Amino acid sequence: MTSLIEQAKQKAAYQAVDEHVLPSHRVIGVGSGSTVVHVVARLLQRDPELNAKTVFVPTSFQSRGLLLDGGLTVGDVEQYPNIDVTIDGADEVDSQLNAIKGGGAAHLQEKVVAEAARKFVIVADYRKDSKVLGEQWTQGVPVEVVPFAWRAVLKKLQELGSKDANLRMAVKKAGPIVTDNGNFLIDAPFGLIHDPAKVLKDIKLLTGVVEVGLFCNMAEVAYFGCEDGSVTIRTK
Ligand SMILES: O=C[C@H](O)[C@H](O)[C@H](O)COP(=O)(O)O
Repeated sequence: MTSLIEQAKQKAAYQAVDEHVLPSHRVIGVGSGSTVVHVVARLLQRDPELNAKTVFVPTSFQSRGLLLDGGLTVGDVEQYPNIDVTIDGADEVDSQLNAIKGGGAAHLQEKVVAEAARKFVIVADYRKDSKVLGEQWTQGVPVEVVPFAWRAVLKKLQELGSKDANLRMAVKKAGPIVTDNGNFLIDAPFGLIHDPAKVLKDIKLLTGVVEVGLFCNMAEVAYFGCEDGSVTIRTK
């Protein structure tokens, strides 16, 4: 029995792929996380001849594996700097389509691939649909940092107001998680974030920060799978 949440993810992902991945598209950016699993499943239901003419750009070891396991052609943003559309999940989305991403520690490559796309589409379940960032996602803003600077950045984040900022520790490994890019990750709660662009700028300027899991003014549209099986589509 698929859970309501998984059904919601699938509904959002399928509709977004159907409406935004066009037959004329040749380079598709693919995000990371559990909702993207349904994005790739829907892509695999397309005409194989169409997929054979298409390159898919992953954003993590996980999404690369999904694409390779599906037999799809994988490329990187170095070879394909102009992407037709990127579809990705989110940890939370506000009323202006600003998003918190990085719950799976993949936001650096995700942001590069999202920015390289002509269109960036978010897919998520109903738990991610908020008015203000921080309402439902209370784990904090994910901040990728170079390992040797983590304690210095943590201190600066606390001075910025994130008193509970913390180094994200691994579960099945002693010590902190290490991102696909070889860096550490700090989760920095700021409560309700009414001005995500300012918080993004303040954090990004801290020496030692690689990338911040705030995607501001990037998404053109967001698809939210609802508990009743419907899909809510939000644009700015
Ligand atoms: O780092 C991970 C990515 O930003 C994901 O897209 C985000 O965490 C949402 O993941 P999920 O679709 O599993 O909720």
